Amino acid sequence: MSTGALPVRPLDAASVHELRRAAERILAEFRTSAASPALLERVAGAAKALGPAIRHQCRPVDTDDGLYVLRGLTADDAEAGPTPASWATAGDSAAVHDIELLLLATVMGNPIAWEGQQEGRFVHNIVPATGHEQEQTGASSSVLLSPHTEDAFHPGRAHLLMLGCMRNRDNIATTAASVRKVRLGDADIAELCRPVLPILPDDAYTKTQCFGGPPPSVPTLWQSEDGLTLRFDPAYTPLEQAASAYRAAYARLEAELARVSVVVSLSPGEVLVVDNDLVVHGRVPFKARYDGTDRWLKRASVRVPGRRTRPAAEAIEHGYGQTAVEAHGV
Ligand SMILES: O=C(O)CCC(=O)C(=O)O
Ligand SMILES: [Fe+2]
Repeated sequence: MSTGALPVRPLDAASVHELRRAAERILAEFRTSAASPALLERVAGAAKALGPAIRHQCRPVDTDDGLYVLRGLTADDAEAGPTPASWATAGDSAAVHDIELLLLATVMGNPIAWEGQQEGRFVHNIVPATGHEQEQTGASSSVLLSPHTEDAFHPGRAHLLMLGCMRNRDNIATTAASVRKVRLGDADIAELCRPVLPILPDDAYTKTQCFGGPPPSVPTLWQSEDGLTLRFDPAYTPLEQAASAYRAAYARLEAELARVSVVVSLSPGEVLVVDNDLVVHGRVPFKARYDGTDRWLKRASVRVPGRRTRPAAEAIEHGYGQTAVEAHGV
């Protein structure tokens, strides 16, 4: 990992072993990581039984970096098998790591899945796929994946995003920029706190056309009780519809996010945890190999019950007909 001075949280060998054993037991019972009510119940029980060391390292993000890297887990290259050619063919590839990630996500909060994305799985496979090189989705490669809030279009979006590395032979970096590090004038902040533009669903979603109602306008920045938060996805924001003052403030925010952006090149086993209210993430362009040795991440999204980082007005958004399914009852 090349992170400069970013927060790293080490997991000790006993915790790594404990997590692995818990995941193996669940996989031995269900033979798949695909979610079922019974599997999720077992995950909830096993997560509760995990020890204080894991719990401590999974505590909330506690610096203005808005992220941390969990280090210590392993992802054995031979055991993982070849990188799947696309998420659609990944199935149960390296399923024990799906369950490990789901257990950690459950320690942090409540994992979510989307009916319209990666067949409703709670852990997604992020791999480059032929024909998708230029998209603004996890499956792309040859283009810069521009900095974004994960699932910015939706009020049920994650509070935390987890990216677990299976393979990254070319050291391809994820980028991350925290709103708590940007310098913006009060007038720009006030402008960007106004709900002016919608954020439309991204291309990773199928069937988002059938929603009831016009796209809601949402604020880009918001002063929460804990400080400034953001909801930002320029690739899916119709900026041309805004007045020039708003566009100028938005451009200054974008430039500041670029200025404070850091690169995180994950090594196998490392898990990047990003606070989705503070940090926008993206990825540098790369050349896909398409030979079974490509970069391969596992992704989980987490809601944190009781967190008050979102404007009240989000509660009435339609979410474009998409539903975030929570793993565990609340
Ligand atoms: O590939 C990456 O590093 C990040 C991709 C991404 O934006 C995501 O998985 O949400
Ligand atoms: Fe993303």
